Amino acid sequence: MRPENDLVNRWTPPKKKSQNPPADWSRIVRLFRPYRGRLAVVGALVALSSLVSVASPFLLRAILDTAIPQGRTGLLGLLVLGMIATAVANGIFGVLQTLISTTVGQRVMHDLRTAVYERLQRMSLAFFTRTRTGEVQSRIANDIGGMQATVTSTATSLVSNATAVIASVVAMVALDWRLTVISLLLLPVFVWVARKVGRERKKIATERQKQMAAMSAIVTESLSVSGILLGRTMGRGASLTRDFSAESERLVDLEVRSNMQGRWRMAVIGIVMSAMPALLYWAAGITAGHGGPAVSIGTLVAFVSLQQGMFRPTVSLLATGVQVQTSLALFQRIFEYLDLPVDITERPDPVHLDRARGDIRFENVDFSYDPDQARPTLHGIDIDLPAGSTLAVVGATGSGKSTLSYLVPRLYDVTGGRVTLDGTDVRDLSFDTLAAAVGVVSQETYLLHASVAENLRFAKPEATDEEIRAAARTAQIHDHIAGLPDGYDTLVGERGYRFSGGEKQRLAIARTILRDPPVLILDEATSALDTRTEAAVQDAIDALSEGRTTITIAHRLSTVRDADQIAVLDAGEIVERGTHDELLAKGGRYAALVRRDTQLATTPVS
Ligand SMILES: Nc1ncnc2c1ncn2[C@@H]1O[C@H](COP(=O)(O)OP(=O)(O)OP(=O)(O)O)[C@@H](O)[C@H]1O
Repeated sequence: MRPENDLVNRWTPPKKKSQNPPADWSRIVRLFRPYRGRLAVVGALVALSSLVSVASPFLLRAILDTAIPQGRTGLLGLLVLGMIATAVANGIFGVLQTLISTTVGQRVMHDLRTAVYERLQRMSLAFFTRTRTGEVQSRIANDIGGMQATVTSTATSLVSNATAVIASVVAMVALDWRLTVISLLLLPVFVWVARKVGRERKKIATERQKQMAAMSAIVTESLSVSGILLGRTMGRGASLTRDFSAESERLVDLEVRSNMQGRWRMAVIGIVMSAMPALLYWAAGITAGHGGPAVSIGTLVAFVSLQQGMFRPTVSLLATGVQVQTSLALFQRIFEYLDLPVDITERPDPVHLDRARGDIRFENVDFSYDPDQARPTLHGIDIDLPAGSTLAVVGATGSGKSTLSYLVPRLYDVTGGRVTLDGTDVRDLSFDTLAAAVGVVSQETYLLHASVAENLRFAKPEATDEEIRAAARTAQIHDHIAGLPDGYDTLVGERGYRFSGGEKQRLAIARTILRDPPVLILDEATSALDTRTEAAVQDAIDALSEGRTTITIAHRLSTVRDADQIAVLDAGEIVERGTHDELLAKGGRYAALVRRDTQLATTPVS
């Protein structure tokens, strides 16, 4: 496998692959079940229009064999009117049928999109850290989008073409069974060829969708603010374009192969079917020539018109079969996402707390990101954090500080021991309780492409303008926002106003103030802020932590002095704990860290 595909497939879904088509079929059929009423109407319309179309050749035979030869103009007029009426009726039925079936198809796609989005919303952070950016978008956009033709038109086209073929065959037998046998002789061969072509195209379609996901991933990864920054500063712009072009080239090849796969075989089928009338004239002539039963001109013309009328639905039926097989590949990719196991779930009867006090305890907690990990990321963690008290976690980089903080809001679940909030295991709490109880201000503040006010209101949709302003004031960012050209209506994000690191952090703090959680997790930004900004951010943090249980992941020691407890982590274990003064007096690991920090701070910049 090529390395790119390795990347795309880095996240491999559980091996409960739906290999057996019958299961997939019933699943696809189930998607349409809520719309069976409307589909029944489509079926009825289709049956009606097929019956009406089949009536036409009989009218034609009557015109040719009776009305014209016998000069019955009254009958002729009626028959002609009948033919016109069938055309009008068919037109109307067609429009109604398209309307209903397109609506049903679009509804099914909407259901699938929403189901996939909902499932992904429930996935844990672990899934997103393992999945390549762009892959998810591609499944939603390209795979579900690719099904459009199948779900909107396939069901109707299957029913309408099948009914048309069956009705035509019945009518053909009624006209002349011998000519019918000649016409249908090759049909099984055609069906067999179409199925084979379908299977081949399905294989290519799977590859094509993977390729599209790979391209999507390149676009999302490299054409984002961070991606452009990386590409520019590393001088890789031209080479990224070359990579993209190579991937796109592969797609060209796959698309051409997908469309051309079996194209010749299908063309031969088409040629044989269109040459069929000639064969019928020949057969009728030969039979009559050899003294066999004569076929009337009216019957022959009506038969050929039926046979010709059957030609289009048969070819479409075969093509639809091919298309359905191709889209089975897309359905499979979507079902894979819908079958993703959700690893962090809410208990069936979770505990609700109206307002948590904020007592946090870690009891003999173990955690590993990967079950096969040689040594756990966190081991034997015991922390008792009474409501309203503060804990600072310090330690070397990679010692597990951030990981520890993920376990309280259940971004990951412990692999041993338990974390409790007010004495209840966080895994037993309802998601709403946990979200209301724990606020997180992380290192990277993510701002939505929306106005400042909307970004703040994301934390509390019902917040009044006054509440928003008050939160921004407490977070020391109000004056800055007020000074922007559009104030709180200023657009934030990639094409809007860019906030600096310190400003973004204060916006994140304002958001958390609006949520007003009793427990706070502060993952300090690692990037150094200038002294004035740092003071402003620190003031905002102090205002935010007032009266809340606070866990600070401290990357700089200057901010931890006042914590009620300091825990020193080393390779996932707490090696020291106490207050700043106690730990300094102890002269151990913490004291060494402080000494190093002070030395760094006092070393003159040359
Ligand atoms: N999603 C992940 N999958 C696997 N391992 C991970 C994941 N996230 C972090 N780790 C590993 O877990 C260990 C602890 O990481 P963590 O981010 O908790 O450290 P930290 O103490 O917060 O570091 P820093 O101070 O540099 O932010 C590291 O060895 C890291 O490589």
